[in-house]
Amino acid sequence: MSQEIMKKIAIIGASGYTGAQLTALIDAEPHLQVQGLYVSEGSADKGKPLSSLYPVYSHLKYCLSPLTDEAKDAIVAEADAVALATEHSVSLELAAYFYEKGLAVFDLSGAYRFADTAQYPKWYGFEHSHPEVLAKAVYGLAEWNADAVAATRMIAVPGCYPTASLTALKPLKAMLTEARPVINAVSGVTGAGRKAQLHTSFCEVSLTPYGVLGHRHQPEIATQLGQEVIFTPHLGNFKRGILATITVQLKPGTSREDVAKAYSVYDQSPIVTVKEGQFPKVDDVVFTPNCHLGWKFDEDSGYLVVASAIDNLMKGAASQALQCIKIHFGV
Ligand SMILES: NC(=O)C1=CN([C@@H]2O[C@H](COP(=O)(O)OP(=O)(O)OC[C@H]3O[C@@H](n4cnc5c(N)ncnc54)[C@H](OP(=O)(O)O)[C@@H]3O)[C@@H](O)[C@H]2O)C=CC1
Ligand SMILES: CC(=O)N[C@@H](CCC(=O)OP(=O)(O)O)C(=O)O
Repeated sequence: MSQEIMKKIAIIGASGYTGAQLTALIDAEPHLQVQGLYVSEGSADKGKPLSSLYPVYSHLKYCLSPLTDEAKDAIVAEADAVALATEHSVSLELAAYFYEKGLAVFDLSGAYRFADTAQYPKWYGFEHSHPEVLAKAVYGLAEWNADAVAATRMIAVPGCYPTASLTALKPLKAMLTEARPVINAVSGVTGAGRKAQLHTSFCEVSLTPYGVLGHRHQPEIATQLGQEVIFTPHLGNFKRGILATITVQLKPGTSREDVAKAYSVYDQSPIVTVKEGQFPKVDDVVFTPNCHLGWKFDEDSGYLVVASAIDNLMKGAASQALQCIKIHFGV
């Protein structure tokens, strides 16, 4: 690693949960520098110090700038990359704008996760207006797609539930039958973002499934796994973290040793920890970039249960974006 490398990153949507988290991560990196923090032109938070919104980040001295045309020009002139912590339709346009100006783009939204443009009207409610940029996009599941992330300037950082699910399921791919893996996942409320919404207000949050048989992460997981799945997300009454508990049928004749060997793909990973017969808790991973997997296999029935725990704002968003940034720039 060269000591001379210093890459400047502009963070757009920096007042939101993932943007603020990513700001703190980038600020702590010796080879990365925050070019600037941006919110929408009309934002109620423009001009404010980030630390006034998040006192936990009182050591960060950045202010939130409105994303004006002048600000965009400054980003193009000064930054090596933009991180877009913005909603899908906002990222759709900003990603194409900055990509075409020559910057690397790390988009935390879902706007560039499907290669197939036909998926967007159904799952995101818009026609994809930039198919030529989409064609360059790589799905930034860092443990699996590092070479591709290094080779392109357009990185679609995966969704939080897909990260938890795919990290657990991808090693098993060769052993799956046609039976759909069943994924039941619970997310903390930060998964829904910072803006006020009735269903995420304190007195409304309990523990309940939502998006049943219709959540946009179902096709995202299926596309990246190469197999259909049943995915049921739940909103839980905690702030951060995801626990995905997955039941999957493996091919007849699969042994416990086969499963252990498949998961040994993560043996050298500093991020993914795998335990047989010991199941993770969200508290073990919140505020960390880690994914903890725990599994148990019943050889008689051929059913495997694997649980995957991540912090939705970290491995599910900001720290995975940071992994991609570091892979891409070789720092
Ligand atoms: N929360 C999570 O766990 C995860 C979220 N994601 C995805 O990451 C993205 C960000 O999520 P999250 O941080 O939760 O969202 P938040 O709602 O917390 O933050 C959104 C941010 O975008 C800013 N923003 C809104 N409109 C614009 C605009 N036109 N130009 C510039 N900035 C704008 C907002 O500020 P203002 O409105 O004041 O301008 C705010 O800073 C989303 O696409 C989300 O789907 C992905 C994985 C996990
Ligand atoms: C609890 C909660 O509401 N979670 C969000 C998922 C957040 C996420 O991963 O974001 P992407 O939109 O970028 O895919 C949801 O279900 O929509």
